[in-house]
Amino acid sequence: MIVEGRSLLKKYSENQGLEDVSFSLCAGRIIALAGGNGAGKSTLIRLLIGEEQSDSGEIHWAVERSIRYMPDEVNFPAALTAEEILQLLAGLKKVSIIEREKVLKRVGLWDFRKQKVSQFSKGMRQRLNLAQSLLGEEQLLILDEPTNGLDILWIAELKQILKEQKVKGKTVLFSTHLLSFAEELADDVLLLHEGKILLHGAIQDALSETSCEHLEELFMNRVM
Ligand SMILES: Nc1ncnc2c1ncn2[C@@H]1O[C@H](COP(=O)(O)OP(=O)(O)OP(=O)(O)O)[C@@H](O)[C@H]1O
Repeated sequence: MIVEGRSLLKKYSENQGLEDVSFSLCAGRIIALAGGNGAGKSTLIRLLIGEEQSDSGEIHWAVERSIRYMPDEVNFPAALTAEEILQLLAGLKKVSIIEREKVLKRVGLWDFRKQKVSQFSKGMRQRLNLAQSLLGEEQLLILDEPTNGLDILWIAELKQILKEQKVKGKTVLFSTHLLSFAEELADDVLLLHEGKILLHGAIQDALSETSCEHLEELFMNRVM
Protein backbone atom coordinates (compact mmCIF):
# COMPACT_ATOMS: atom_id res chain seq x y z
CA MET A 1 0.00 0.00 0.00
CA ILE A 2 1.35 3.43 -0.79
CA VAL A 3 -1.46 5.76 0.13
CA GLU A 4 -4.74 5.57 1.94
CA GLY A 5 -7.66 7.98 2.00
CA ARG A 6 -9.70 7.90 5.20
CA SER A 7 -13.27 9.24 5.26
CA LEU A 8 -12.45 12.16 3.01
CA LEU A 9 -14.97 14.94 2.84
CA LYS A 10 -14.68 17.93 0.56
CA LYS A 11 -17.48 20.41 0.23
CA TYR A 12 -17.56 23.37 -2.11
CA SER A 13 -19.97 26.26 -1.49
CA GLU A 14 -22.76 24.84 -3.61
CA ASN A 15 -21.55 21.35 -4.43
CA GLN A 16 -20.44 18.25 -2.66
CA GLY A 17 -17.02 17.34 -4.01
CA LEU A 18 -16.46 14.14 -1.99
CA GLU A 19 -18.39 12.50 0.83
CA ASP A 20 -16.92 9.86 3.14
CA VAL A 21 -14.44 8.54 0.59
CA SER A 22 -12.04 5.86 1.87
CA PHE A 23 -9.66 3.92 -0.32
CA SER A 24 -6.16 2.54 -0.56
CA LEU A 25 -3.80 2.41 -3.53
CA CYS A 26 -1.52 -0.61 -3.76
CA ALA A 27 1.99 -0.40 -5.15
CA GLY A 28 2.66 -1.75 -8.63
CA ARG A 29 -0.99 -1.70 -9.70
CA ILE A 30 -2.85 0.25 -12.37
CA ILE A 31 -5.88 1.89 -10.81
CA ALA A 32 -8.75 3.51 -12.69
CA LEU A 33 -10.39 6.44 -10.95
CA ALA A 34 -13.66 6.18 -12.80
CA GLY A 35 -17.00 7.94 -12.75
CA GLY A 36 -19.25 10.29 -14.66
CA ASN A 37 -19.17 14.07 -14.90
CA GLY A 38 -19.01 15.68 -11.50
CA ALA A 39 -18.40 12.35 -9.74
CA GLY A 40 -15.42 13.78 -7.83
CA LYS A 41 -12.46 12.40 -9.77
CA SER A 42 -10.59 15.69 -10.18
CA THR A 43 -11.35 16.65 -6.59
CA LEU A 44 -9.76 13.44 -5.34
CA ILE A 45 -6.73 13.99 -7.56
CA ARG A 46 -6.32 17.54 -6.22
CA LEU A 47 -6.31 16.15 -2.67
CA LEU A 48 -3.74 13.49 -3.61
CA ILE A 49 -1.35 15.92 -5.27
CA GLY A 50 -1.76 18.35 -2.38
CA GLU A 51 -3.35 21.13 -4.44
CA GLU A 52 -6.32 21.21 -2.04
CA GLN A 53 -7.02 20.01 1.48
CA SER A 54 -10.03 17.94 2.55
CA ASP A 55 -12.51 19.46 5.03
CA SER A 56 -12.28 16.33 7.13
CA GLY A 57 -10.72 12.90 6.91
CA GLU A 58 -7.10 12.38 6.01
CA ILE A 59 -4.72 11.15 3.38
CA HIS A 60 -2.15 8.85 4.89
CA TRP A 61 1.02 8.18 2.90
CA ALA A 62 2.65 4.86 3.81
CA VAL A 63 5.72 5.92 1.84
CA GLU A 64 7.19 9.34 1.11
CA ARG A 65 4.89 11.20 -1.28
CA SER A 66 6.52 10.93 -4.68
CA ILE A 67 4.29 11.78 -7.63
CA ARG A 68 4.48 12.46 -11.34
CA TYR A 69 1.37 14.19 -12.62
CA MET A 70 -0.36 14.68 -15.93
CA PRO A 71 -3.05 17.40 -15.60
CA ASP A 72 -6.13 17.22 -17.81
CA GLU A 73 -5.01 20.35 -19.62
CA VAL A 74 -1.82 22.32 -19.72
CA ASN A 75 -0.91 25.58 -21.40
CA PHE A 76 2.64 25.13 -22.56
CA PRO A 77 4.43 28.33 -23.64
CA ALA A 78 3.37 28.54 -27.28
CA ALA A 79 6.64 30.09 -28.49
CA LEU A 80 8.76 27.16 -27.30
CA THR A 81 9.41 23.94 -29.18
CA ALA A 82 8.52 20.52 -27.79
CA GLU A 83 12.22 19.86 -27.26
CA GLU A 84 12.75 23.12 -25.37
CA ILE A 85 9.81 22.44 -23.07
CA LEU A 86 10.96 18.95 -22.21
CA GLN A 87 14.51 20.25 -21.80
CA LEU A 88 13.29 22.77 -19.22
CA LEU A 89 11.19 20.24 -17.33
CA ALA A 90 13.83 17.52 -17.53
CA GLY A 91 16.35 20.02 -16.15
CA LEU A 92 14.10 20.73 -13.17
CA LYS A 93 13.65 17.03 -12.54
CA LYS A 94 17.33 16.26 -13.17
CA VAL A 95 16.49 13.77 -15.90
CA SER A 96 19.26 12.76 -18.31
CA ILE A 97 19.32 13.77 -22.00
CA ILE A 98 19.05 10.11 -23.01
CA GLU A 99 15.93 9.66 -20.91
CA ARG A 100 14.43 12.88 -22.28
CA GLU A 101 14.99 11.78 -25.86
CA LYS A 102 13.57 8.34 -25.13
CA VAL A 103 10.38 9.90 -23.78
CA LEU A 104 10.00 12.22 -26.80
CA LYS A 105 10.31 9.20 -29.08
CA ARG A 106 7.91 7.14 -26.96
CA VAL A 107 5.12 9.68 -27.38
CA GLY A 108 5.78 10.02 -31.12
CA LEU A 109 7.03 13.61 -31.01
CA TRP A 110 10.67 13.06 -31.94
CA ASP A 111 10.13 14.15 -35.57
CA PHE A 112 8.28 17.24 -34.36
CA ARG A 113 10.68 18.22 -31.60
CA LYS A 114 11.85 21.40 -33.38
CA GLN A 115 8.28 22.63 -33.93
CA LYS A 116 6.73 25.29 -31.76
CA VAL A 117 3.92 24.06 -29.54
CA SER A 118 1.64 26.72 -31.08
CA GLN A 119 1.74 24.61 -34.25
CA PHE A 120 0.74 21.43 -32.44
CA SER A 121 -2.65 19.77 -32.70
CA LYS A 122 -4.59 19.08 -29.50
CA GLY A 123 -3.51 15.43 -29.57
CA MET A 124 0.15 16.41 -29.98
CA ARG A 125 -0.09 18.82 -27.03
CA GLN A 126 -1.68 16.06 -24.99
CA ARG A 127 1.18 13.71 -25.92
CA LEU A 128 3.67 16.35 -24.79
CA ASN A 129 1.71 16.59 -21.55
CA LEU A 130 1.99 12.81 -21.25
CA ALA A 131 5.72 13.01 -22.02
CA GLN A 132 6.42 15.46 -19.18
CA SER A 133 4.62 13.11 -16.77
CA LEU A 134 6.84 10.22 -17.87
CA LEU A 135 10.02 12.10 -16.94
CA GLY A 136 11.50 11.01 -13.65
CA GLU A 137 11.33 8.00 -11.41
CA GLU A 138 8.65 8.98 -8.90
CA GLN A 139 6.72 5.93 -7.76
CA LEU A 140 3.16 7.14 -8.33
CA LEU A 141 2.01 8.41 -11.72
CA ILE A 142 -1.32 10.26 -11.62
CA LEU A 143 -3.03 11.12 -14.89
CA ASP A 144 -6.19 13.22 -15.12
CA GLU A 145 -8.28 12.08 -18.12
CA PRO A 146 -5.22 11.03 -20.17
CA THR A 147 -7.30 9.91 -23.19
CA ASN A 148 -8.52 13.50 -23.76
CA GLY A 149 -7.77 14.55 -27.31
CA LEU A 150 -6.05 11.29 -28.25
CA ASP A 151 -7.14 9.30 -31.31
CA ILE A 152 -7.77 5.54 -31.35
CA LEU A 153 -4.17 4.68 -32.17
CA TRP A 154 -2.78 6.87 -29.42
CA ILE A 155 -5.29 5.60 -26.88
CA ALA A 156 -3.96 2.09 -27.67
CA GLU A 157 -0.40 3.39 -27.33
CA LEU A 158 -1.26 5.13 -24.06
CA LYS A 159 -2.37 1.75 -22.69
CA GLN A 160 0.98 0.25 -23.64
CA ILE A 161 2.90 3.17 -22.14
CA LEU A 162 1.05 2.85 -18.83
CA LYS A 163 1.58 -0.93 -18.80
CA GLU A 164 5.30 -0.28 -19.28
CA GLN A 165 5.19 1.85 -16.13
CA LYS A 166 3.68 -1.08 -14.27
CA VAL A 167 6.41 -3.40 -15.57
CA LYS A 168 8.92 -0.90 -14.14
CA GLY A 169 7.22 -1.39 -10.77
CA LYS A 170 5.45 1.98 -10.77
CA THR A 171 1.90 2.62 -9.59
CA VAL A 172 -0.48 4.30 -12.01
CA LEU A 173 -3.71 6.10 -11.14
CA PHE A 174 -5.68 7.55 -14.05
CA SER A 175 -9.08 9.17 -14.12
CA THR A 176 -11.59 8.41 -16.82
CA HIS A 177 -15.29 8.44 -17.53
CA LEU A 178 -14.80 5.62 -20.05
CA LEU A 179 -15.54 2.40 -18.17
CA SER A 180 -14.48 0.21 -21.09
CA PHE A 181 -11.06 1.91 -21.14
CA ALA A 182 -10.79 1.47 -17.37
CA GLU A 183 -11.61 -2.22 -17.69
CA GLU A 184 -9.13 -2.83 -20.52
CA LEU A 185 -6.22 -1.23 -18.73
CA ALA A 186 -6.62 -1.24 -14.98
CA ASP A 187 -6.17 -3.89 -12.30
CA ASP A 188 -8.23 -2.02 -9.73
CA VAL A 189 -11.03 0.48 -9.89
CA LEU A 190 -12.13 3.30 -7.64
CA LEU A 191 -15.53 4.09 -9.05
CA LEU A 192 -17.12 7.33 -7.84
CA HIS A 193 -20.67 8.51 -8.24
CA GLU A 194 -21.93 11.85 -6.94
CA GLY A 195 -18.94 12.17 -4.62
CA LYS A 196 -19.29 8.73 -3.07
CA ILE A 197 -17.58 5.41 -3.70
CA LEU A 198 -19.69 3.01 -5.70
CA LEU A 199 -17.03 0.35 -6.08
CA HIS A 200 -13.43 -0.09 -4.97
CA GLY A 201 -11.19 -3.09 -5.54
CA ALA A 202 -9.90 -5.50 -8.15
CA ILE A 203 -11.98 -5.22 -11.32
CA GLN A 204 -12.02 -8.94 -12.09
CA ASP A 205 -13.15 -9.78 -8.53
CA ALA A 206 -15.95 -7.21 -8.72
CA LEU A 207 -17.13 -8.59 -12.04
CA SER A 208 -17.12 -12.22 -10.93
CA GLU A 209 -18.78 -11.43 -7.57
CA THR A 210 -21.60 -9.55 -9.26
CA SER A 211 -21.84 -11.84 -12.32
CA CYS A 212 -21.58 -8.75 -14.50
CA GLU A 213 -19.78 -9.04 -17.78
CA HIS A 214 -18.51 -5.46 -17.82
CA LEU A 215 -18.05 -2.51 -15.48
CA GLU A 216 -20.62 -0.56 -17.42
CA GLU A 217 -23.27 -3.16 -16.58
CA LEU A 218 -22.23 -3.12 -12.93
CA PHE A 219 -22.35 0.69 -12.86
CA MET A 220 -25.80 0.79 -14.47
CA ASN A 221 -27.14 -1.83 -12.04
CA ARG A 222 -25.99 0.25 -9.08
CA VAL A 223 -27.11 3.70 -10.17
CA MET A 224 -30.39 2.96 -11.91
N1 LIG B 1 -13.61 24.62 -7.46
C1 LIG B 1 -14.86 24.17 -7.30
N2 LIG B 1 -15.84 25.00 -6.85
C2 LIG B 1 -17.12 24.53 -6.68
N3 LIG B 1 -17.50 23.27 -6.92
C3 LIG B 1 -16.56 22.42 -7.36
C4 LIG B 1 -15.20 22.81 -7.58
N4 LIG B 1 -14.50 21.74 -8.03
C5 LIG B 1 -15.39 20.72 -8.09
N5 LIG B 1 -16.61 21.12 -7.70
C6 LIG B 1 -17.81 20.28 -7.61
O1 LIG B 1 -17.46 19.05 -7.02
C7 LIG B 1 -18.12 17.99 -7.69
C8 LIG B 1 -17.08 17.02 -8.24
O2 LIG B 1 -16.35 17.68 -9.29
P1 LIG B 1 -15.06 17.07 -10.00
O3 LIG B 1 -14.52 18.12 -10.91
O4 LIG B 1 -14.17 16.51 -8.96
O5 LIG B 1 -15.72 15.87 -10.82
P2 LIG B 1 -15.09 14.98 -12.00
O6 LIG B 1 -15.46 13.58 -11.64
O7 LIG B 1 -13.66 15.30 -12.17
O8 LIG B 1 -15.96 15.44 -13.22
P3 LIG B 1 -15.64 15.59 -14.79
O9 LIG B 1 -15.55 14.20 -15.36
O10 LIG B 1 -16.84 16.34 -15.29
O11 LIG B 1 -14.35 16.38 -14.91
C9 LIG B 1 -19.01 18.61 -8.74
O12 LIG B 1 -20.30 18.76 -8.21
C10 LIG B 1 -18.38 19.97 -8.96
O13 LIG B 1 -19.33 20.91 -9.35
